[in-house]
Amino acid sequence: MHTAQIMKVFVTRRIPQEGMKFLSQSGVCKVSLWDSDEPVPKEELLKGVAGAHGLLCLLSDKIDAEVLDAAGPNLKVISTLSVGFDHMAMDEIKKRGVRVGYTPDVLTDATAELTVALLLATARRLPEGVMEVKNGGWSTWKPLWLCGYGLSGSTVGVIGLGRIGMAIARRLKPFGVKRLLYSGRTVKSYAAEVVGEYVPLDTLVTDSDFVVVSCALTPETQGLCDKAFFSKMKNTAVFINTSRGAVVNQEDLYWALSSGQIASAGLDVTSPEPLPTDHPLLTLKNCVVLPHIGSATYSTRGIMAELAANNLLAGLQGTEMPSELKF
Ligand SMILES: O=C(O)[C@H](O)CO
Repeated sequence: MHTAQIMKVFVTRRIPQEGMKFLSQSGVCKVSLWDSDEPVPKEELLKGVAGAHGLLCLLSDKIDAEVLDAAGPNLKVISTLSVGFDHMAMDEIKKRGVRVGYTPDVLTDATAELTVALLLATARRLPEGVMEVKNGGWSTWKPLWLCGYGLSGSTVGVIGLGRIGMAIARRLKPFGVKRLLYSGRTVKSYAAEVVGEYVPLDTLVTDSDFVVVSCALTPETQGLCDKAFFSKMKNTAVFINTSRGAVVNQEDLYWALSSGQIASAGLDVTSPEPLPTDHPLLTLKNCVVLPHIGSATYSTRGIMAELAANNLLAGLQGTEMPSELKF
């Protein structure tokens, strides 16, 4: 009688139970887990992945040729617990014929919500206000104290009107946004829902009161927001990035914020992550930095884990994945 081969899977971090449950009950794989909330060290990753048929990884794991070579020819599938895939060497993966699963859609709402929260917190200076209450800086109600910028009547520019960009635009419109500009590779027919105007990037940067970065990190977008970019923004404009830190030249952002070239910035992503605690951006009152928590709701992370597990299992069994990355 033919007995099905139990395949080997390496999971690079503790993930929500919703995902682990699917893997352990599947009967198709034996899971070895880096049982920690901290990233797996490179040498442990190389050991863990050796001979594996499947790899479930996170956006903080760099999946390069060395890791793929360590895995060897058994490797059928990589499933990442993220919508972003800039941490993986896609050309090397393609060469080896390995399938890739990812987690789009399920984190769109959570990430859009966080982006709106960060935008409002930055524009209305909420962290500064909280700090002043705690440190005794709140002496009385003052007409000119802690004033910021509102969305009503404003122009918002979204760089990258994809799934998340559109969800952000949909949420911002009801705040009374007057013009919604977007830029990217192509015109999006669905932008009509938010009366989105497709404009060249330069126009978006020059005309917007709020510039929101929501594009993928690619060779074209790496370092896109640099000195020339910030120099075109209004002095009263607010800059928000919830995509990937490397889209921004952080030295140039520091210059823009500290010189008054732009009003403020809210970042949920930085380069590197974590941002060192002595980083110059963290000395600025007009820069709000969050620790990459766009998708961090309990339910979203649970659903992401479930989807990542099911992508992995489908890849192991050679069946259709719920969310396969086509590249
Ligand atoms: O790529 C992703 O999935 C986000 O950055 C985190 O959820």
